[in-house]
Amino acid sequence: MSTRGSCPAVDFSGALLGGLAPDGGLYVPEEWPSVDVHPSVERYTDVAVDVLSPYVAPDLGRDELRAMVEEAYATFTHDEVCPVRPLEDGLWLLELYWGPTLAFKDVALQLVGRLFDRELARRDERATILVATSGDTGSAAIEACRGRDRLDIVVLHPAGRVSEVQRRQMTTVDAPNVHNVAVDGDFDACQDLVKASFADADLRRDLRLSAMNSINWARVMSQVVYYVTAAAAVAPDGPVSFAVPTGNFGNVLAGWVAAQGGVDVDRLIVGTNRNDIVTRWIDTGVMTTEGVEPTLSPSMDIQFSSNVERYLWELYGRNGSVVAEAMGELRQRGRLDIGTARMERVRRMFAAASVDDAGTLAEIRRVHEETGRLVDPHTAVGVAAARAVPRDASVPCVVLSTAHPAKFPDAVEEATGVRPPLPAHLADLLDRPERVESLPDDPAVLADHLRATLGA
Ligand SMILES: Cc1ncc(COP(=O)(O)O)c(C=O)c1O
Ligand SMILES: N[C@@H](CCOP(=O)(O)O)C(=O)O
Repeated sequence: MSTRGSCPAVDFSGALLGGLAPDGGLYVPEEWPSVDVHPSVERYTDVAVDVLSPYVAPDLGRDELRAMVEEAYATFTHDEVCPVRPLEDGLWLLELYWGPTLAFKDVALQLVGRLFDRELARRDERATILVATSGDTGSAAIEACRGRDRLDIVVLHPAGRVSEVQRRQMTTVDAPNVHNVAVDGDFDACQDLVKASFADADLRRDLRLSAMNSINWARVMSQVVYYVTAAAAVAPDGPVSFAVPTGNFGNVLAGWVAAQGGVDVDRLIVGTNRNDIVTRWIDTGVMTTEGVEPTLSPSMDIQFSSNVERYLWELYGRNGSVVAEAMGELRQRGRLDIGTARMERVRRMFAAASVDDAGTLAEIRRVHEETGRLVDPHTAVGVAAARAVPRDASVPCVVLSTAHPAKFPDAVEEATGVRPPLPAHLADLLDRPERVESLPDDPAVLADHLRATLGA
């Protein structure tokens, strides 16, 4: 069903292919299935099948799901898929960057690409994936779609606001179904262009538009699994907290979904960079949108965190019209006050801290000096947030390490003097030719470009 409640409910495949609900809301499942698994004795892929089966049933049976899950995570270069390692007293790192593009987006998108392929083949249809990226979703989505017969993918990135490695991971992919656009604007402009394209009914129909950002429920769903495996690894009998570097709120929302399913989560700690809308919301109770500034953690340079809407839907008692009104108010007035009682509920689960660039560099340096580990700037924001927020010392805290340090070599080198090398499969990335179009931040120009490029 949609968070805005004014369009018909769909099954899992409908939500997968639809991406964004026709009323502008986000798809959510009717219930949060309980996480009834024994992850401490199971492989990651076994847990994935157990956790995801109730969400995809009856569209997809366990055996078919298992085959896709096994294939998806065979692309990862670590046997444990998402290993969790001790970092320092009470803190653990959940390494989510062993997929093909070195960021946590691969965990969901390697599976989601296969889910699309299977459903499109079953329907004998094609789709166009339209993606907005602040750096990582783009390459992970491209990697999930490249060479697939039934998919075209168009990725919008904010010109000059992603790291060179991130940009090249997208623009050097030479596949006929992959198209990159550098937009003259920030990530929010790209995300708004995606939403405007979905709101254009003719364009949506003609191109059969779909999404691979975390507005697509399948993305969030796939991320629930690693919260389950990490909780089992670190605290099989007791509560655990998670610290999550946050932009679009999709990753931390998956942690909240895991908690709804019965994972014993004490706190979800949100880490933001200088673009700290979510942290200010949790601290003050009022969400106010402002401009976005470029930072050393560019993937989190986001103003409007789309997935907050899924959480507000539950907070507002699943009342779609109230959610629609609240989102309208936030859009039009740039301000949303959810009231004291609801804010108390938010704070029972969520805490937050924000870290500026100097703090991010200091944290990368400190972690390296004290543990010998290199962490990327996004992970550093997560570690810093975990250390800044008052926590129960008896509860372990897992920090989600969302990107490989080699994706952000300049920041890591500035902080530590060590330049992390790219893995072998990307070693010649900086020498490969790039293919990218530049466009203004204008939905009409984008619509013409999409029609011309895709022949629709
Ligand atoms: C490396 C990295 N860390 C953190 C985030 C923020 O995650 P989310 O947008 O799900 O909050 C992103 C982008 O989404 C990212 O690419
Ligand atoms: N941070 C993302 C952009 C938006 O997030 P998503 O989770 O909705 O795809 C990126 O790096 O591209």
